[in-house]
Amino acid sequence: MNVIKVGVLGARGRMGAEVCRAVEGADDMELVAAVDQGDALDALTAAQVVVDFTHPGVVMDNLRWCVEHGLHAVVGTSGFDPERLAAVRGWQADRPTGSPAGNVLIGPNFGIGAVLMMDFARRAAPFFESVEIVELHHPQKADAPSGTAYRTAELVAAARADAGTPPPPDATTSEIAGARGADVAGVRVHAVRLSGLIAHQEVLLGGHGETFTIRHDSMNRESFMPGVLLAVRRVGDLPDRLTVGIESLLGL
Ligand SMILES: NC(=O)C1=CN([C@@H]2O[C@H](COP(=O)(O)OP(=O)(O)OC[C@H]3O[C@@H](n4cnc5c(N)ncnc54)[C@H](OP(=O)(O)O)[C@@H]3O)[C@@H](O)[C@H]2O)C=CC1
Ligand SMILES: O=C(O)C1=N[C@H](C(=O)O)C[C@H](O)C1
Repeated sequence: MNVIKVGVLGARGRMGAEVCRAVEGADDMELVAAVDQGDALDALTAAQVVVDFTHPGVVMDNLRWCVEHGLHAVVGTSGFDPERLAAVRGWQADRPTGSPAGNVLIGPNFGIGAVLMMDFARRAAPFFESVEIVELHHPQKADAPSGTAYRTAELVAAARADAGTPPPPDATTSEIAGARGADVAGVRVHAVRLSGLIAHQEVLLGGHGETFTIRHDSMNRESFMPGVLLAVRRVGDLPDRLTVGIESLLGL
């Protein structure tokens, strides 16, 4: 059996620690480096695949280092917008000819149910006049809206644009700032931070006297591990140097 050598960035964090446990429990993987804030990145050169669950403020430096060292990277850290994706593509394109080139897989959410929720939302979005997203997370979360909500809004907006669906009706002319949430690609996204929660999202669709709600709940951080391990196994064989989302790995 081929054993994949894995390095974890953010190894002492909530997700990183869970990934270390999952990798150590997988017969076809070996944890060769567990790196956190203040540790040298050099230990990661022993890895074939680096998994990053750190912070939106540091992930770009980490990822650039991985690309420049020709390592495959599976990234769970949130905060990826089109500009950041373009920067990653630029670093990959700048690799000298003949140097090892790593693939990058950025997963806005590694929960299998969450990926299905995003896919169902994308498919449903053109059929309803209105769509809004509510994401709900633990209060330790650093960023808002969540990467999952941001990606869902992008997918929903693209599906509606392709189908020629008009923007959702909204007669608001007076509001307290933030009351209607953030505008992500023309989709309203509302972020709740509440003790007791882990990671949850509702996509609310409405029109023609009916509503349709798609909801996903992560009850613990183990819920993300099947998707993370799948990504580690497959990142080296992906057809594109940069992939966003694990949908294609699930055959969606
Ligand atoms: N895609 C997905 O399915 C999921 C994504 N996430 C995302 O993963 C990220 C991490 O979440 P979570 O684990 O809850 O956060 P935590 O704050 O618990 O963990 C982050 C860890 O990274 C460390 N860290 C910070 N800077 C660096 C650095 N430069 N190099 C190495 N390690 C560093 C932190 O150290 P210190 O505390 O000292 O700063 C901390 O130990 C977030 O962006 C979150 O949104 C979370 C869950 C699922
Ligand atoms: O910070 C979290 O916890 C999570 N972050 C990711 C996001 O921003 O979407 C994934 C999941 O929602 C948990």
